[in-house]
Amino acid sequence: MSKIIVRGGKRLTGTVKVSGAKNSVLPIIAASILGEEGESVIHDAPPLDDVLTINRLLETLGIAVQYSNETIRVNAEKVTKTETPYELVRKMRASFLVMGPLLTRLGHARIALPGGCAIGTRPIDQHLKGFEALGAEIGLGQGYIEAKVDGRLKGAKIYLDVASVGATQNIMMAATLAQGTTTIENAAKEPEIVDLANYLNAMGAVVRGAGTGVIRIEGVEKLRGVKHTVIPDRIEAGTYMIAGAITGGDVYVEGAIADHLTPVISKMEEMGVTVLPDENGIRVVAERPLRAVDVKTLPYPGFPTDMQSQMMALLMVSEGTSIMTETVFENRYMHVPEFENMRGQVKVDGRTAIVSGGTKLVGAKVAATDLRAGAALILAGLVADGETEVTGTHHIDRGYVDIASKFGNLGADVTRIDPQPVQEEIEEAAPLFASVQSSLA
Ligand SMILES: CC(=O)N[C@H]1[C@@H](OP(=O)(O)OP(=O)(O)OC[C@H]2O[C@@H](n3ccc(=O)[nH]c3=O)[C@H](O)[C@@H]2O)O[C@H](CO)[C@@H](O)[C@@H]1O
Ligand SMILES: C=C(OP(=O)(O)O)C(=O)O
Repeated sequence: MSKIIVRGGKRLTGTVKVSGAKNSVLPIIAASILGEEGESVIHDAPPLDDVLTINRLLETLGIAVQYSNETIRVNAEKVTKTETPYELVRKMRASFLVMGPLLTRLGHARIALPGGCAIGTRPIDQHLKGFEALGAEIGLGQGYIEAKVDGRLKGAKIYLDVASVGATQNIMMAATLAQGTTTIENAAKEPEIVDLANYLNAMGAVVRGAGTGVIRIEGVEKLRGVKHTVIPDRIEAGTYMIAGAITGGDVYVEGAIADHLTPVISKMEEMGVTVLPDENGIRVVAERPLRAVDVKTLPYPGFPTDMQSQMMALLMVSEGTSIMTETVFENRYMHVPEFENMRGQVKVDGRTAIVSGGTKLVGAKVAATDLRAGAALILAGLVADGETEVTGTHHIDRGYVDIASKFGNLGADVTRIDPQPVQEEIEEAAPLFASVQSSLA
């Protein structure tokens, strides 16, 4: 079993470079399905398990995908299948984002149901409501959702009941090749929506208003492959900013865009952290103890739910009592029992968590229950007495590039231990077997 070992007590200093955003690159790769002519070249595509999963998914559709040196080349001139296997959709919910592009370009998509996950039930009703409004017929059966349309989708006005990131992206992609105008109201406003809209527009789409609550898409006949560079990962950036703060350190997060991190910066400043953004990144300087603050997660531009567990790690070691409210996902406090194993003091009541600060954390064996929970446990380990062993690293690998070495370069004592592949173990043991055999002969 892979694990990450953290020995606490080091003050982090230096520079860490942010990778491309996981939550941008995934919809952008899905959108590449729309490119009927030429190749799409996507730069700053982070080498993450989720990226490998969506690449694999495109390949199962008959699309040519090449990935090296953080650049992905997608040639979707030919798409031979419109059905995706359960094994890939199960690994990653973002797989469902191929439905919009397949449906609008090929008139059909059959995708395995993504199901719930550790952080909540995560329904897809808003995606389906959007597709139906665009004229698709939706069928459900045997764990799959099938969407089809005779001819082209037709532009429509769609009001989202929740400002869902995935539904906004899926509907936006579907609308690019629909006949006429589509309006998405109560659209999500995340920077990753804007990045996707920029990509689609470069491909020849007409998408206006991305980043606001109302997005208008004029359907076009055809889209083509283009070159695009993915925006930096604001959640990865925020995680390293917290690492600087929690260790009373001085960390420069290169590539971080302050505009994408306003709520995180604002809360850290309220706590007493000095945050110094410039045009190339954000410097974080902290002297402990920091002050308690209340935090409520909200859709962008509110405080991101994907930073909730990391922020909680910081609050546990700050002075005073903080109240955390998670409004986006109904079950995103799975890290709390793990924090308690480290002597963190957090009481959860429904969507609210009361965090008693000023705790001296103690290293323990803990398990990452989801991607951000894993990062938060490493952050807690950085200031805990002794050794923290984090398992469940496959969650962390979904969203953090080289996390152990990035922390190591900042002076943290973080080591990753991967079990030896079976083949290597057999090869290593071969001389021993040979000598035992010859001694028996
Ligand atoms: C790959 C990716 O970009 N993932 C991000 C994306 O996930 P994702 O796109 O899945 O998140 P959504 O914005 O869709 O979900 C927000 C809320 O809306 C609900 N909902 C969503 C869709 C729907 O059809 N019906 C419905 O009720 C969800 O259950 C959740 O409570 O945004 C989340 C919220 O910022 C982030 O935590 C994820 O990291
Ligand atoms: C919840 C997350 O991702 P996903 O939507 O891919 O599960 C995340 O990035 O924290």
